[in-house]
Amino acid sequence: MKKVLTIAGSDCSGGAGIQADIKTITVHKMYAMSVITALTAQNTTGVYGIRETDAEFVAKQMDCVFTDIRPDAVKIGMIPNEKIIRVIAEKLRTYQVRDVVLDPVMISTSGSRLMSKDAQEALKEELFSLAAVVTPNLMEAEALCGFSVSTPCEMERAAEKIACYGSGAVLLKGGHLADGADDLLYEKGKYIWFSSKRIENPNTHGTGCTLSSAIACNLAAGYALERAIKNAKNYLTGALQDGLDLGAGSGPLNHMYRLPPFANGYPFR
Ligand SMILES: Nc1ncnc2c1ncn2[C@@H]1O[C@H](COP(=O)(O)OP(=O)(O)O)[C@@H](O)[C@H]1O
Ligand SMILES: Cc1ncc(COP(=O)(O)OP(=O)(O)O)c(N)n1
Repeated sequence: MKKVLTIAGSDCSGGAGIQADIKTITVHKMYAMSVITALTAQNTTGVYGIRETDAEFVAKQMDCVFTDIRPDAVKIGMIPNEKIIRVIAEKLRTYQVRDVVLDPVMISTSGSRLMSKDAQEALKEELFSLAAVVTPNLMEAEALCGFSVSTPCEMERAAEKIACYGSGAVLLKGGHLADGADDLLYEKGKYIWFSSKRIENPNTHGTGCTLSSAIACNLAAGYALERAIKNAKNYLTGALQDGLDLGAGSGPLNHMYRLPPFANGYPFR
């Protein structure tokens, strides 16, 4: 069985973060492991509190995972501060980890800061060069390259600039575009667009987390990056299209949309 590790924050409401990642990995029929960088108190209406994990304890979790059940791919999401960024980078180097998908989570769509502002530089310096691909959304791309990113042309310019920070590739996500939901991959000097129709569903909590962990699963399965992203985007689109509607705000996706419904009660006998 393939094994995938998520290094991220916990979302108690189950829509984003560690919980979205574990659901995604499990539905891909892979073994999920987690290193928790922070606890968040959040739901579909917003983020109401954050407790950061001690950096030493993040290190301990990573040692436990890598010295025993070594993952085939790693997804990194919310990292709240610089100290934890440095610890994660050191451990990734020590254990010579490849196939890292880095989602540079900075601010939730509901507007809460999930990473301290001064940690952004450390993220670029320490982690980008260890990632096979980084997956910023439009706002994260703006923070990383310092200019406005809201059109396909600006997306191409931004992806190329972000690639200079040393990651293998950049997937710039277009979920917040005014029109459509086209994502752009910049890899080895080439632009590859992944086009998709915009789904009119306000329940998009955890789309970025789900996409990045699905890419990690596809890399673990041995797919090359372009194919891994195509498969992951198809998975994400299905989970969004399913139209689950939970909570009073922007609700979560349905990760189980591909699973057959249980007939006659309890499914495992
Ligand atoms: N309304 C939508 N319709 C179709 N795809 C979407 C929609 N919103 C987001 N996506 C897709 O979800 C993925 C995550 O993108 P995005 O929402 O931009 O990231 P984040 O959750 O980090 O803000 C991307 O593949 C994006 O194209
Ligand atoms: C714990 C935690 N991690 C990440 C996010 C952000 O999730 P993401 O899928 O990038 O986007 P939104 O859900 O904010 O649209 C989060 N909220 N919590």
